[in-house]
Amino acid sequence: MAAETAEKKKVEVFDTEEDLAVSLAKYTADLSDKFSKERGSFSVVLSGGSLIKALRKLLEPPYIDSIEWSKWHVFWVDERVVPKDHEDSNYKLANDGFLSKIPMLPGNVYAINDALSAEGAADDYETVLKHLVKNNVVDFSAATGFPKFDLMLLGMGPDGHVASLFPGHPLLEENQKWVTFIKDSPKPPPERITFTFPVINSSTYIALVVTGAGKAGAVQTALGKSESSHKLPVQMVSPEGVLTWFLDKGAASKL
Ligand SMILES: O=C(O)[C@H](O)[C@@H](O)[C@H](O)[C@H](O)COP(=O)(O)O
Repeated sequence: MAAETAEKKKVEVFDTEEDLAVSLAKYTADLSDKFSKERGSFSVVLSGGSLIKALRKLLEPPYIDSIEWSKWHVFWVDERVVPKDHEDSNYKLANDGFLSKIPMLPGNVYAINDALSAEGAADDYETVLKHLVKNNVVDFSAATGFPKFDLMLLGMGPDGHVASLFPGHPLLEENQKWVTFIKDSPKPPPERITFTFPVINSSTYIALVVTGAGKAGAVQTALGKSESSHKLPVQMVSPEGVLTWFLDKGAASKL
């Protein structure tokens, strides 16, 4: 088991954020190629925050011309419940910085329904996912009974949160729903929808992209030798598939 666990978790440390971005582009492009060939489509889940900028090398040659963008289906691991053109929208962040610069098929971009309440938007997103699983656009894990995304690109907050799953919050325990909502997020804005851990952990590949010395403490808790009694959300990321940490020197400085 130990060997299997070791094989399923990789930690890569880069001298600079620029080096990290180069490697993340190759990693994503290779998986795009693999799943486009194997499944005829590629389901990619994005986060907010600095992740979008970390994907910038995909917008350059060779990737911009070689990736089969029409195979991509893009989702969000979490979204703030605000209009799509609001400054706080994770959709807007991704669209302005990435999606509008690639030849994505508009129908393959799955933003939340911003006309609904937090609860309504979470239910609606789960319904959308159920249709896509039925049509085989999104894979399904027979082992867990949850959707199985090809690649999840996760960021992490300095407090160790991933998606909108925050330390000590009851949502960490959600084990039925695919998508849920939070109205008391400790990080503003307070209302968000988020994938649950069973969905996150059913993924085939997860990249945890973490940069900057401000994250070093949480990275140390997750990957270092220090023992802590309560688990940070990032420590609950444990996919069926392969987890790769992409760290820069700052984030890895306490390891
Ligand atoms: O909805 C949010 O508030 C963001 O999506 C958030 O969860 C983000 O991904 C992390 O805080 C990491 O952000 P940075 O990479 O910018 O530090």
